[in-house]
Amino acid sequence: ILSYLWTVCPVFIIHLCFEHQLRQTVQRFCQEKLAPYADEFDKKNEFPCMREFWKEMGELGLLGVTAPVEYSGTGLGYLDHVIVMEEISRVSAAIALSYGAHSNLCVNQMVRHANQKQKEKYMPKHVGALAMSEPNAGSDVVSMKLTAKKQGDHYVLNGNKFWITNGPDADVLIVYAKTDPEAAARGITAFIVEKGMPGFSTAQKLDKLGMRGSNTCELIFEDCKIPEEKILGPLNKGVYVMMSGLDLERLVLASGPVGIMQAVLDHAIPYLHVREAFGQKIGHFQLMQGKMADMYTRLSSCRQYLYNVARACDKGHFSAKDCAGVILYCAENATHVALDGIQCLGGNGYINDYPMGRFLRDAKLYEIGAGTSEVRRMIIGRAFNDMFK
Ligand SMILES: Cc1cc2nc3c(=O)[nH]c(=O)nc-3n(C[C@H](O)[C@H](O)[C@H](O)COP(=O)(O)OP(=O)(O)OC[C@H]3O[C@@H](n4cnc5c(N)ncnc54)[C@H](O)[C@@H]3O)c2cc1C
Repeated sequence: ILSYLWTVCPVFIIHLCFEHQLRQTVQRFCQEKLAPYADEFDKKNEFPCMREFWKEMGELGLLGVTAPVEYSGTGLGYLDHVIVMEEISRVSAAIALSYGAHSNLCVNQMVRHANQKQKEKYMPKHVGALAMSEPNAGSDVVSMKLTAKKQGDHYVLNGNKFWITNGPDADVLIVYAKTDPEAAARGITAFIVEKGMPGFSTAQKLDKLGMRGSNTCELIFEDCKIPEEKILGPLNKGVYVMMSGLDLERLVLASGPVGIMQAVLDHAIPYLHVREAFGQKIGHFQLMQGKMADMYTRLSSCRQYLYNVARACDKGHFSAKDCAGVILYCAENATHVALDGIQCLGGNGYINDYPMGRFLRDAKLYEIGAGTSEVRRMIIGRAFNDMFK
């Protein structure tokens, strides 16, 4: 088959081999550097060797997968990014979330909107974050209250951001603020904020249900002076920067739940073939075979949807409807598969000596972060309604 495909479509074969190699490289790296510690990160809600891990990921070219080579990126596509994110999530969904917040939310937004000088300065070596949500503005993010008032050649930021992934660690943050509060959505601007800027501080790390080890916190701005040249994209057009970035954020983050589903299968399927009850392996009971079939088909359909949307984006076909659709579908299936995984392990699925509880707690985040399931359904519904306007 391969030799036939080589004659009709060699580019396809080259891609296939490359993707396989990329996946294997990330798998080996994560098995060595993350797998032994993933449970400890979760228990302690700490990732003590983050800087070291980031440096090693940088050496492998993983920090800026979609960033151009001339800006120290790897110059690859969204499908490649999705594969990297999926394999990290398979070992530690929390560390993968931090990775996604850096490599997609921050770096990819810089790729798309930063000017030459900003790209040269910030990409992609620093730990990055993106801050749009506030204590009272999550789904309704456009109602944000953080203000940025112009004073000479500076903007002065006052207000807060909440639930910011990598907030405690980030060197560089993309922060959305209201430069014209009267203009609602048309008065938002994106800024590049650096750690240590006077007036910018972070509050205590949040104690989360899952994704523990991926540090999340509140950001505080008290008369924080940001030079004008730190504006990312056009003034008062931050909502476009934000919304177009959100589609790609949803695509890349959808590989998190796919990785988690694979992790559930990695643990549950062997268990079903070791554990015995009533004189036989529990995997031979038809009800357990049904669980295996359901978990496998949920994972496979999610993965194919994800790869198809990623391939379309690589060809320049961006669809808000499908970026929302793929994360909606992957996230809800991951929670379902994690629950099935717990059921397969019986009592062992319910104790923290096994990782099934971690998979469930981590999976649930993807129904909330990057827009909730309800908001994703709204986006898809509206896209259909728009066709009939
Ligand atoms: C671990 C974690 C990491 C995060 N990382 C980041 C980050 O890095 N950067 C960042 O900016 N934000 C981040 N967030 C914030 C996240 O994007 C928001 O929590 C999310 O958008 C939901 O907003 P909310 O929490 O304010 O919920 P709310 O908006 O208060 O929603 C509460 C409930 O009401 C429902 N709801 C709201 N509006 C509607 C509607 N119109 N129709 C139907 N139902 C509706 C929601 O779906 C939800 O079920 C993170 C959150 C978490 C938990």
